[in-house]
Amino acid sequence: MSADQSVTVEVGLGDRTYDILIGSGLLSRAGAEISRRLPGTRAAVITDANVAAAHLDALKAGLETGGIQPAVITLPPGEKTKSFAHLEEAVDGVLAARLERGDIVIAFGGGVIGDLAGFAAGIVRRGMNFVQIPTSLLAQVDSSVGGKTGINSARGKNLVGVFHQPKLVLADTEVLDTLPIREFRAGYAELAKYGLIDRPTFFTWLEENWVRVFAGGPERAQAIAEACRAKADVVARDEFETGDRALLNLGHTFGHALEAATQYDGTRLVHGEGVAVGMALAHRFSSRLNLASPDDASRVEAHLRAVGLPWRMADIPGDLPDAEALLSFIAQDKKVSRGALTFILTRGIGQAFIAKDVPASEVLSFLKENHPGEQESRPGQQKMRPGQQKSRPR
Ligand SMILES: NC(=O)c1ccc[n+]([C@@H]2O[C@H](COP(=O)([O-])OP(=O)(O)OC[C@H]3O[C@@H](n4cnc5c(N)ncnc54)[C@H](O)[C@@H]3O)[C@@H](O)[C@H]2O)c1
Ligand SMILES: O=C(O)C(=O)C[C@@H](O)[C@H](O)[C@H](O)COP(=O)(O)O
Ligand SMILES: [Zn+2]
Repeated sequence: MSADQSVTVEVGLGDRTYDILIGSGLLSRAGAEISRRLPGTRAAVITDANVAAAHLDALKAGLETGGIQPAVITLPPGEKTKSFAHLEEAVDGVLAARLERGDIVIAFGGGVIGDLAGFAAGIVRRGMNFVQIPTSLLAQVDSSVGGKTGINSARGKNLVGVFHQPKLVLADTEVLDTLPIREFRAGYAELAKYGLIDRPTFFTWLEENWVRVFAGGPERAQAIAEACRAKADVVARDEFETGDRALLNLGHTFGHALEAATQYDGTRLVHGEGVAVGMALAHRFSSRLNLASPDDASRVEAHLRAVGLPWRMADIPGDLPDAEALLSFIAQDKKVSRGALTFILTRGIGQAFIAKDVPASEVLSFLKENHPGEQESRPGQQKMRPGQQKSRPR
């Protein structure tokens, strides 16, 4: 931490390289930080009603330090806002403010606002400047970094969008003090994901320090910075997900299907919770395929359970569509190539890898074994034991 209590992580993308600033008090100097990098620009802030109620006045005061008086577009909170209707509202608001291509769209909110506002910035006037001011833990550790933007379709998550990198990310850790605990936990799932992908010592550190991360001590900013460094590394080497970047999808193939299957109803399941269940399933599936020890799957499940996250399909309230329906959402995943399923599987904690050509029949049997409704409807059915040999995807 420097004297102004922030750390900087760089996302190295040549002439599109940008900084992620992480620390307390960043809202109060947002205008100065932005105008130093994008002098003389006007701006529109896109936010949601919860974030606006808690922090919009503070942001406006902070933007004044750079002489920025933004237009403000306030949308309803929640995953359903990632829709064509609200995209249109955001686009219209930016155009109504008569902003030019060189002006700035500021996403001020969680990942929903970041994804939607980033998409609007990517398509209005064929690409405007974009700044992320993430206010949820999930957005600070993941969604504000890397330039994936978009909206959902009833047919699947994030199916419509563009890659559009921000010019700057300002992650003010103080704003997390007003974040509901359920949302903090959901963001924690994406934080733990970085340990599970390829940083086993970070996962162990989280097992030992998660209480302090939740309590808001220096460990919180330390963990956010570690996740941002991990994500920045991957994005810098594979911006458009032609290879390694797919690792960031650990837990998402199952998780996205569960989000779509629950109609993006945030009362039942929010994205980070879907990722938590998805990561537990990805580890259990890996052990079922004899790729990883069942002890690793149990360790992941135990940690998710300890922090209060859902970790199995049975933890999702209400009925789920059957295993075939879940598989048909998985078949819409953007990692599908020539009809073949791709999953992020693992050889152990911190040893995730990209598995192509995963047989749909294996996925279907696994879903059936883990589906609460199907288990009830098929009493006495022989279950695959952990470690039982199955064919291995490459
Ligand atoms: N683009 C990416 O790389 C990427 C990465 C991860 C997730 N995502 C997307 O992010 C979305 C999930 O983001 P999220 O978990 O931030 O959800 P979210 O944006 O819905 O925010 C969660 C809730 O917290 C509220 N909130 C946010 N900040 C607050 C604050 N400081 N104080 C009080 N309330 C606050 C919001 O109003 C909302 O009700 C999903 O759509 C997911 O697909 C994108
Ligand atoms: O940045 C990425 O790449 C990720 O995969 C991060 C994920 O946490 C995030 O949920 C992302 O939006 C998923 O991307 P998608 O391409 O599977 O929709
Ligand atoms: Zn995610």
